[in-house]
Amino acid sequence: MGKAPVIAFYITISCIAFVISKIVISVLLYRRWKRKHLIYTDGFSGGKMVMFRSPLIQSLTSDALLKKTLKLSNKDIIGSGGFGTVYRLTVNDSTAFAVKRLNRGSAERDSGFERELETMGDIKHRNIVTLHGYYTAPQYNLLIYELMPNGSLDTFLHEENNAGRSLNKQHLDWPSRYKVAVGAARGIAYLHHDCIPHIIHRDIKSSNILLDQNMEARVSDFGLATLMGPEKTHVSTFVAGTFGYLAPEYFDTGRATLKGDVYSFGVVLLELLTGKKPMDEEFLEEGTKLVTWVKAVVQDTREEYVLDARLEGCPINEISNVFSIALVCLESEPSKRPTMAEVVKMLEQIKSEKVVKDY
Ligand SMILES: Nc1ncnc2c1ncn2[C@@H]1O[C@H](COP(=O)(O)OP(=O)(O)OP(=O)(O)O)[C@@H](O)[C@H]1O
Repeated sequence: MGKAPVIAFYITISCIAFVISKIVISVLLYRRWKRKHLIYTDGFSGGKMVMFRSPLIQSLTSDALLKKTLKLSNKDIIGSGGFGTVYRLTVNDSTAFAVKRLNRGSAERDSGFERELETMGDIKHRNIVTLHGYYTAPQYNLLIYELMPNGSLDTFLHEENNAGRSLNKQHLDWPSRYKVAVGAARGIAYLHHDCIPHIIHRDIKSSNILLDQNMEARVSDFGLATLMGPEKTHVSTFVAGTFGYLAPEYFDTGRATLKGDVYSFGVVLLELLTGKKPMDEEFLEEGTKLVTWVKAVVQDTREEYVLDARLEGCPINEISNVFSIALVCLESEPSKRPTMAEVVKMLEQIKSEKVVKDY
């Protein structure tokens, strides 16, 4: 036999082996993916529900979950935002979820959509709201989250002021506000430093900090700004993010960065300290905003003047340390801002004197 047929034989064998190995790897990956997920298809609407396996999800019957999800109506609404409406999905006496309906369906979305959701589903941290699964249909998508019984920090801090009446919610005292600050900082630091690839939240604000049954902070909506595409949906935002929380450099560059998240977190700290909204009407009337106002007043060393009246009598050294941390997060120059890991450390050391002096 000549050399050419032998070479052709080996090339054919190698190609077949390559194709077979590709198929085997794909089958194994698919089986592994299926082991981690529960998939329910809805023959009627052509939708597909994917739930990430966990003891809680496995204890539910698939049919009931899918049927109840598809039956959500206006009476189940618990809130709404720039991305869509949030519903309460009660499965049984002990299990409920928060379902976010995104007004964008599979017909409109790109191929990275489900991959992004898979990444979001893998993130588990005590200060981050868990994504349990999703439902995709041609006209809309649903994201199925852990339900946070105490709603958002925004509601807790501002609704009483807004409505001029008590909403029958407990007032957030200083220890609770401090706990929320540390918890939220830990959640964001986890996204920034422990996730691979690192995750920039892009929309840190008090309505994206939810409170669990123990009033522990849980960061929500991470990844949504990327998922939805900046220009597509977000009514309250300029590009991605929310006015009043955006770092100044964002208006020039349009680029979301880790240090941009640090700035937005600084604004949340100011909300906790002053009890005021970043774009409060009183600021708009004066052509200013929370950050500018606080910076101006604190420069005159009149911190107590901007402090939320509801915090009167609280340990002033702790409060003044948190003010210092907020102000360093709000530095105009991004490189002068600490990382979120450093913010966590400073907040944890808050009980000691002058935590920002060494920064
Ligand atoms: N997992 C959840 N558990 C309980 N309530 C939630 C949950 N997710 C959202 N909510 C409620 O729904 C409201 C609307 O949330 P959503 O994230 O859609 O909008 P937002 O954060 O207020 O604004 P934006 O869409 O601009 O970020 C929240 O303020 C909160 O009260």
